[in-house]
Amino acid sequence: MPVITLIGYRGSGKSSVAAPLAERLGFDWIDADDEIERVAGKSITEIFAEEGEPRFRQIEREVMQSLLGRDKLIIAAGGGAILNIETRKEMREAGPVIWLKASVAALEQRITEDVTTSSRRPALTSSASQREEIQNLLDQREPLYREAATSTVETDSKTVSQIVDEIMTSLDSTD
Ligand SMILES: Nc1ncnc2c1ncn2[C@@H]1O[C@H](COP(=O)(O)OP(=O)(O)O)[C@@H](O)[C@H]1O
Ligand SMILES: O=C(O)C1=C[C@@H](OP(=O)(O)O)[C@@H](O)[C@H](O)C1
Ligand SMILES: [Mg+2]
Repeated sequence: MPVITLIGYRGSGKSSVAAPLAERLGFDWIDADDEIERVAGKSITEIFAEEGEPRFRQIEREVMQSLLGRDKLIIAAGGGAILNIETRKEMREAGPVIWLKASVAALEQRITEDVTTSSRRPALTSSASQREEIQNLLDQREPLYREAATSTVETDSKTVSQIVDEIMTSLDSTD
């Protein structure tokens, strides 16, 4: 049985979509960021501050490798999980990979308003603003999301429940 991986930029809705999608499919679900924090024994912001981003990426890689070896699981990946070439390959071997897309404006609003941002989403660049960071990183990452994805869902102006419905339809059509 497959593992379904949700990918996309910070704020695209991966963590929000994972649980209701898992319920519809009768799968388990896991947020890779929760698993990283459990393994490290500290928050993501603390990992970045105390050990640096390269160490965070190493833990993220190990967590993704382990989760992608499981069965009947929905993974809400972190936005940067696709930076690792082995992870991109293993996601596709494990099952459907759904790219949740959103505009820069929607991502900025969701990230700014989300209470988990301070513990979970440290700055990734020295950009002057959140909007500039999103734009710069999306320019770099979009080709990787595109390469990894087996299907894409636009999320602007859609509720989580509408997004789950759309993913269910895309899974039916690829089965
Ligand atoms: N489709 C949506 N429409 C509006 N807000 C959303 C949507 N999906 C997620 N959000 C909100 O955006 C924030 C980030 O969502 P989250 O699921 O944590 O994203 P990710 O895991 O991709 O970073 C949360 O506050 C969440 O409630
Ligand atoms: O895009 C990224 O590099 C990151 C995204 C975050 O996860 P979300 O995409 O769930 O916010 C978290 O893994 C960490 O802050 C790094
Ligand atoms: Mg998340």
